[in-house]
Amino acid sequence: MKTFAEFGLEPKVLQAITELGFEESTPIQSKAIPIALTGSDLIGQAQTGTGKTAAFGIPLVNKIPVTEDRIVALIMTPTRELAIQVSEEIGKLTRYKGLRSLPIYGGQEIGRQIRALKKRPQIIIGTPGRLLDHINRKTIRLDDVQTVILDEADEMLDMGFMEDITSILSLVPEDRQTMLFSATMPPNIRRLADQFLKDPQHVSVIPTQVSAPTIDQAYIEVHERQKFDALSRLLDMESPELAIIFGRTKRRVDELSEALQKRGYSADGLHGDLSQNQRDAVMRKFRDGSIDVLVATDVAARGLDVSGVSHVINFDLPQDPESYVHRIGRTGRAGKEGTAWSFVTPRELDHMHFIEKVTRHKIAKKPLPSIAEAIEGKQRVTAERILEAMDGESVHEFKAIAIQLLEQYDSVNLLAAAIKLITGEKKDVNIELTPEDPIRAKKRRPDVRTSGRRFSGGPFGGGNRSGSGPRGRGEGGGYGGGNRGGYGGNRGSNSGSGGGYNRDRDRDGGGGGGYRGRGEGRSDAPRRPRPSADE
Ligand SMILES: Nc1ncnc2c1ncn2[C@@H]1O[C@H](COP(=O)(O)OP(=O)(O)OP(=O)(O)O)[C@@H](O)[C@H]1O
Ligand SMILES: [Mg+2]
Repeated sequence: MKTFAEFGLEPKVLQAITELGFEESTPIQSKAIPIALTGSDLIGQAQTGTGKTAAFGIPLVNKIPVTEDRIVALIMTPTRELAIQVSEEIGKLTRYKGLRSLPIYGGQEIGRQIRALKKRPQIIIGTPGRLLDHINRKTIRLDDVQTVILDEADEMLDMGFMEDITSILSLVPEDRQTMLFSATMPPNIRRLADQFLKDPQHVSVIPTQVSAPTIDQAYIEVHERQKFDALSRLLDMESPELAIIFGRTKRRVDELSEALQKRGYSADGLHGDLSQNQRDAVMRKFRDGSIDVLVATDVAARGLDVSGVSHVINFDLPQDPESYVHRIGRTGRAGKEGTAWSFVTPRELDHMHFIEKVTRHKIAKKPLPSIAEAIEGKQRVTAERILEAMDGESVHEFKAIAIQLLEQYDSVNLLAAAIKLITGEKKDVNIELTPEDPIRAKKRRPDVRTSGRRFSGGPFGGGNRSGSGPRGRGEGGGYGGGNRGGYGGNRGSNSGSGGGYNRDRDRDGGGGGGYRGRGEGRSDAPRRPRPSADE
């Protein structure tokens, strides 16, 4: 792999990279950075956690002169948390160079953003809804933008942001550089590319399987009503450093995080119905380790990079294989090991196999952990904690009492009692979760209507679909045939926090609310309701 010095970057940018602890470039970085530096348009695909942010961040930061005092770069992300995170990483990359970057997202007080914009940032990282809001208020002008990056490009499209993106990009000068990045590139990404990119170079470093190889994947077959017990056993058995548990709906996330707290776990929930202050607080607690279980909807599925996440658990299976890849990709990042478990109800087995097929990875079936395994796991953790504490400084303060006790009692009994106390007993509270409907596999149509050039390389990128073809959105005909709505038809019912499948990505509408199409104007296309403004 190339060292960063080989790219001919400015010394100040190199210094920032060194400070981040990056010794050599990752594969996507070594391929994409030289191309991005030439100013060419680019489509970059690489597995989760392999440094795509720096792959676009480094050339971007290198390119902008410090004397610049206009908005010259725009990065769009599908969720607020991701906008914040990307902004922080860009901030680190520009630490010595001293560029100004600003995240712009819904839910945060607009006045504060307007004040921050007066400091003349060169780089804006935003979610589409709030960006449009600023554009309409004329607090953001895009006339001078020279670089546009869509992070999680396929998701932006999938969330129904096409119309917003079109409006935003129509205000950016044509002679700009545009780059799209994601770990998954379904064929319909071509619509975005055709519309907004000029002779893009494709950079794909997806070997055979889409999901990162550092993730150990398994699934457990459970009935809906067994899921919570299975979860607590799994958490006890595995004792994750940090875990993200994905639930299907906001209601599910609320119920689950509450239930985990009642059982004595240090957990909290994240979804789009929380206020932005609540969302920020939960993310802060998770990042600093004051909670170790984050329960979330798909709002946390894309891009989030929290170090220490050792486990991802799909309490409910995701709707799409893409979502599966991104969810489990919250662990096993930057070459670290990670573990992903999925709960699959008997009726969802087909869907699981469908995910295996599309992601080209056989997922091991494992038995439900037994109570004995769960207990053993908890005791092992306590023993590890005791051993760690032995090296601590203040143990000597406890030695006198230890000696005294050992003179009177049997050492094994004493230690056993201590372990019991530290391990704690599981709070015996009755937990009832509202059941969720199973996700059913419905074969998507092969994209027989695809015509012309296809994206090559990526497993989701066309050319790999035979037979019942996993990802058949038929790009030639848009979303025709409703081949996406086949999943139980409850796709659009995401009102409130009740049942129904709810994608719950960013609820970040800037302008009006109500329904918005996917910008295709096809009456038979399943539509996801566009959330109303939540600012
Ligand atoms: N060259 C490098 N050397 C070491 N660590 C790196 C390098 N580049 C990036 N990282 C680290 O790897 C982690 C993952 O990077 P990043 O979030 O950019 O991944 P990603 O490819 O965008 O993943 P996702 O598809 O989930 O968004 C981050 O913590 C980042 O700091
Ligand atoms: Mg990313």
